[in-house]
Amino acid sequence: MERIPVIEIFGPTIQGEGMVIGQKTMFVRTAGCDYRCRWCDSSFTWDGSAKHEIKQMTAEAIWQQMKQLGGDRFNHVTISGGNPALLKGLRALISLLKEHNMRIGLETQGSVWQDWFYDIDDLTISPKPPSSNMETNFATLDTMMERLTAHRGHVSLKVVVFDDEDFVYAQHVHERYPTVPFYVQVGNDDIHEADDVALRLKLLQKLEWLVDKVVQSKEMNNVRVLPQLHTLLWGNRRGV
Ligand SMILES: C[S@@+](CC[C@H](N)C(=O)[O-])C[C@H]1O[C@@H](n2cnc3c(N)ncnc32)[C@H](O)[C@@H]1O
Ligand SMILES: Nc1nc2[nH]cc(C(=O)O)c2c(=O)[nH]1
Ligand code: SF4
Ligand SMILES: [Mg+2]
Repeated sequence: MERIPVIEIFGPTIQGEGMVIGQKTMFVRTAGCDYRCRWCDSSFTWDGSAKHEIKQMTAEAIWQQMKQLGGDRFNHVTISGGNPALLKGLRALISLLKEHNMRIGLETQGSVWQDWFYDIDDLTISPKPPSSNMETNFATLDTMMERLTAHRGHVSLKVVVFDDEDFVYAQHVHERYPTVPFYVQVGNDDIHEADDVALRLKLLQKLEWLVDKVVQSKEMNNVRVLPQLHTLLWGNRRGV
């Protein structure tokens, strides 16, 4: 059976971001990313710092670990990374989770397509704004969004915003795919801050700034503004 590189499995917790924010869920985080975002809050998945934590796991072993952690206290699983879309072999896990009547969410940046995207219930595509130092390939993204919107699945776009330039980028993405539910998310500039109270205050100020930007923009009448709820609650800790 094909193995999946897993760096952490945690939960049950709540989905802290995007289209199903608040949903109780288990998380599976895969290792490896084709991007290197300047502000990545999960850089341990790709920078080698947690290399020793990567386990090559079968779908069944992943499921067993989730059951061990969560028992019967979950029916939703979120797959994140790194970029889980690099892994063709995730199909086996997705099939197994379906057999167990799990609802499945997945987080990816929209750089790589997989046919198993069609089987994800809550799919978040999160293209990266200029502050990340990454370049969006809009030809790839156009094809992806065309396929996904022709299909009945539950898909959304989520752009993290750190500054005015990112906001312009977010507007552009929303205008390009106007029928896709669109979320802007507060960027966390202080991913190494250990003082939760100070972090919360800063993030709430940034949320207020972002809400104001949306309120002032006639291009952003149909978007939703969200914080990272898990960061407000638990700071920069891993595994929550
Ligand atoms: C860690 S990524 C993993 C999945 C995939 N690579 C992606 O970027 O969509 C999950 C989500 O966290 C967001 N994210 C990463 N670092 C962040 C930060 N410092 N502040 C706010 N959101 C962040 C990403 O934009 C993405 O939407
Ligand atoms: N609670 C919680 N919600 C999340 N939503 C997206 C996350 C991610 O890192 O992909 C994440 C995470 O790490 N924790
Ligand atoms: S695409 Fe996602 S995991 Fe990869 S570097 Fe960017 S935020 Fe991090
Ligand atoms: Mg995260």
